[in-house]
Parts: sequence; C-alpha cells; structure tokens
Amino acid sequence: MAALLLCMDARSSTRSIANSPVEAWLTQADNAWSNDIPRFRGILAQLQQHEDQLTSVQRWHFRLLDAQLLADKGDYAKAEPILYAIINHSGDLPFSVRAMAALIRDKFLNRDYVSAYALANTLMAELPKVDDPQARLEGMQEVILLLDQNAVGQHDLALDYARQMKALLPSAKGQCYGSALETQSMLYAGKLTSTSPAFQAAIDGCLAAGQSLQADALRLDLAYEMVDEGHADRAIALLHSIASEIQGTEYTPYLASLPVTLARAYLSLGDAPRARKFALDSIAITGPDSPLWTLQAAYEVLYQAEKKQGHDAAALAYYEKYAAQETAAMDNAKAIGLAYQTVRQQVLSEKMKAEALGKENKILQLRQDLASQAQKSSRLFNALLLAVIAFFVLAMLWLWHSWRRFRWMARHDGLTRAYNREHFFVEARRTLRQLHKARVDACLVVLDLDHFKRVNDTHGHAAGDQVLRSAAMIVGRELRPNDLLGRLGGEEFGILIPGCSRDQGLEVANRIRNALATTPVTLDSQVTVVVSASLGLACAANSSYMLRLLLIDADAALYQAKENGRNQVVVDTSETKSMLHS
Ligand SMILES: Nc1nc2c(ncn2[C@@H]2O[C@H](COP(=O)(O)OP(=O)(O)OP(=O)(O)O)[C@@H](O)[C@H]2O)c(=O)[nH]1
Repeated sequence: MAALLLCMDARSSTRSIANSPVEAWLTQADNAWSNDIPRFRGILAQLQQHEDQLTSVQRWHFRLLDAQLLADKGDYAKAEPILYAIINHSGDLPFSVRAMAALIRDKFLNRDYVSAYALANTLMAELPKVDDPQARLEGMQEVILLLDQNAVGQHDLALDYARQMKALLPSAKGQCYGSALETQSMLYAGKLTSTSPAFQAAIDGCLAAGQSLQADALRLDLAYEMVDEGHADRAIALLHSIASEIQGTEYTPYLASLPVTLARAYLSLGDAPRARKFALDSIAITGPDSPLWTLQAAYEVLYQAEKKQGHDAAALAYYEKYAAQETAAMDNAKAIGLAYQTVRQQVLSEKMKAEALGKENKILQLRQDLASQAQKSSRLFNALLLAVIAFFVLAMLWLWHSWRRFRWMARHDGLTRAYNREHFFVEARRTLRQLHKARVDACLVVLDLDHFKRVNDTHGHAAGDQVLRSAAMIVGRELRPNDLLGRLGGEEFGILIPGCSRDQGLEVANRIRNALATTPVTLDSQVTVVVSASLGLACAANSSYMLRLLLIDADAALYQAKENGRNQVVVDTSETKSMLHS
C-alpha cells in the first residue's frame, strides 16, 4: 500500500492527458458498469480493439473494467489476479480502491467472508485519502453492503455511512446511490414501510439521475416489502410495470428476483398455479445451485403452492429443498457474523497492540529524554565546574603574579632595578648575621658616581636616568649571584660582598671602578658619556658585622676617595675613620 501511495503523483500527471475518444469510452464504461450492463460490454469490446492506443494509466483503467466484467460473469478465477495486480502495481489509489471494492464483492459472493471483511477494513482506511468520486462511490457502497448484513447487524452504522456518502458525493449519481443504500439500511433495520415517502423519493432520484439499475433494485425491494405487508396486488402491478426493463438489464439477481417476488405475491392472493409457474421461472434463471436468496424463496413458494393444491409428495420434495436452503442460509449467516466478529477482534487486537507499542515507545522516549536531559545537565554542570575551576586558577595565577610584581616593586628601585635602600638594608643585615655566625668575612662597598650633577646639567635629567641605569647594569655584571646591590639614594649604591676578605674586596671594587670608567654610555641623543665613580670599602672582620657601623666606615672611605680626586677606591683605615669623625 505504501508503494501505491508513493506512485500517486506520477499517475495524476498522466491522467490529465486524454480527452481522446478512448478516455471518453472509459468514462462511459464507468457509468454503464453499474447501470447498463449490455452497453458496458459493448464499450469494453470497443476498447479492446483499441488496446494498443492506451496510455499506461488508461491500460490500468481498462484492466479494472475488464476484471469487473469477468467478476460479473462469475469468472472469479480470472478476475482476482487482475484486481490484485491493480492494487499492488498500478500506483493509482482510486483504481486500487475500486479494485479492492470488486475483490470484496467477489470474496463475499464466494463466501470467503473473512477475506471480504478484512479487505473492507483496509478499504475503509484508504477511503479518506481518495477524492475520485467513482472510487469513493464503489468503495463506500461495498463497505455499507457488508455492514448491512443481517448477521452483522450494523444497520445504524451502515445508515450513517450511507448519509456520509450522500454528503460526500453531491452529484445526482452519488445522491442516488447514497439514497438507495440509506433506504436499504432503514428497511433492514425495520425503520421503513412500503408506503414511506423516502422509498419513492429514492426511486425517483435514481430515475432522474438515469441510474435505472439502482431504481430497479429499489423497486424490487419495494415490491417484496408490499407482499410482506399484505399489498400483493400493488406488488404485482409494480412488478409487471418494470418487467421489461428488468429483462433488459441481463443482471441475474434482478432477473431471478422479479419472478420469485411475483410468485410470493400470487401465493398470498391464493393463486397457486401462477405462484408455482413464477417460482419455477426464477429457479430456471439461477439454476438449482445458486447462492442467491431467490432460490430459497422459490422453493418455499413451490412447497406452499403444491401443498395448497393437495400435491403432498411434490410439496414434501420442495419442502426438503426449502429446508436445505434455509439451513444453508442460516449457516451462511452464521459464517458472515463469525467473519465480521473475527476481523473485528483482529482489528481491535492490532489496535491494542499498536496502542501498547505506542505507550511502550512513549515510555522509552520519555526515558531517553530523561537520560539525555540528565546527560545534558551533567555536561552543563561539568562545564560550569570546569569554568569555575579555570576562573579560580586564573584568578590565583593573576593574584600570585600581582603579588610577585608588587613584592618586587616594594623591594627594588624602579629605575636601576637594584634593591631599594630599605630592602638592601634588610638583606644586608640578615646576610651579615649569618656570616657572623659562620665567622666568614664580608665587605661593604659604597659607590658614588663622580660629578653626576654635570651629566644632568649638560644632557638633561632623562639622560641622567639613563646613565644611572647603565651604571647599575655595569656594576651588576661585575658581581656574583650572592652579592647584594642596592641603590642607597641619588647616584649612590651599596654593595655587600659576602665571603670576601679585604684584599678580595679591594680587587672587586677596583674591577667595578675600572668597568665604569672604561665603559662609555651612549645616550638617546647618540652622545657618549663616561662616568667614573668613587668607592669606599669597609670589611666586617676589620670593622663590624653591624651594618650601621660598617656603613659609617665605608662612607668614611668614600669621603676620602672623593677628597683624593675621585675615580678611585679607598679602603677604610683608622685614618679615614678619624678623618670622618674629626
Ligand atoms: N637624573 C637623576 N639625577 C639624580 C637622581 N638622584 C639624584 N640626582 C642628581 O645627582 C646629583 C648629585 O649631585 P651632587 O650631590 O652635587 O654630587 P656630584 O655632582 O656627583 O659630585 P660629587 O659626588 O661630589 O662627585 C644632583 O644633581 C641630583 O639632582 C636621579 O634619580 N636621577
């Protein structure tokens, strides 16, 4: 069925071709099939001669009509494969629906009731998708007829569908079929009598729509009802008035229904010979093995007619046949009722299975949703956690970095990058304490640049800064990693050299002095300046491990160096001390 639906578009494009005579014949055949069987046969013969001119869609259409004809003739063995081919391969939903309707009819007539009701169930699911009026009409008709069976007892539902059919098919033909089915359902449900206006209205509607076969079916039903209601004379009049028209239909059920209804009418009027004659006429039309209801009715009439005439043996023989037909009819009704219930149960159980499956799927879906939601939440939580951790790590790094920067700034001189005065004193005191304990000597050098004021005055303060930076760098290059260098203020530096004797200290101080005096500094203005320095040296072993005292001695030596003409190192001596103190 899915393949069928997929192919629908391809079909609708090719359907619009043809306003050719072939297309007209196909339409005429559709109308004649349920209304004028001889004409239907004639058109089909005509189409057969032009079969090679048919498009693929027209060919499927022709095959459908051909199968309908074969089924009407009772050749179900040939009709059914064609109908199945249309359902499975035509790719045309309206044709498939019509083929299903024909198959339902065939299955029902062949007493394969389970297949008929199962197919009807499939057909009902397909019907809402179909717009084609002919397919709707044929499909709905079969569904209603199946529901209307006495053994099924769904007359109200059938009535409801018949009314829906009238609403869906506004054409005169649609109204005729809808009204005919509506009338039949009401009749079966006991809601209609032969004098109900709706009966005659339905007949008139079909006649006006040119649907004489439907009108005949209704008139045959009306005559039967008249007989049941005790109006046999009216039934006879009606039946004689339509007799020639019924003969022209060449439709066996009608051909057999007319004489058997006449037979019942004459019997009820007490005319046994005529009743007998018409009953035999009906049997002659259907044959003695027909599945049609007319056979049982004919045997019943024959039994009663013979009995009335005192022909007891013949009456008994017909009674036996009537009883056999009645048993068969009851068995048949049981089979129909059982088939309907079987399919209904199958449908219900499939529906329940589908619902259960749907619920399971829903639960599964909910579980999956919950799991994925939980997964999402946990992913989100992890991401948030990571973000928080990353934030804290970065914040800690930043804090640590800032702390280090501030600590460096608190301990160093921003211009020369040497220790500032305070930190130099802290570090120097701590080192001297350790050295004192270890009885290791250390020297303190106080260095002051010579005539630095001139540099500022000559080249500007910025140039002076540059010279100060370079001087600190030059001094630093001459020191070891453990030596301490600090800017004591202005152009004055302090250098603590641990593990150093007086001679070694003098050597280091001279090396520094020499480096300064021989290293020219190139200013931004590309002017080169050389700045010398004077250095005063004092050593702990000779002076004191107390920084304050050591500084005094080194300062005194520096003072002496300046006094001596600058650019020199003076080691603290008793003279320098006394000079300073004096
Ligand atoms: N550019 C600059 N100059 C500074 C800085 N600190 C102090 N000075 C200057 O250094 C000069 C020191 O001058 P003085 O104390 O007279 O000493 P001097 O000119 O070096 O002479 P002597 O020490 O006697 O050789 C002053 O002009 C201060 O302004 C500084 O950070 N940058």
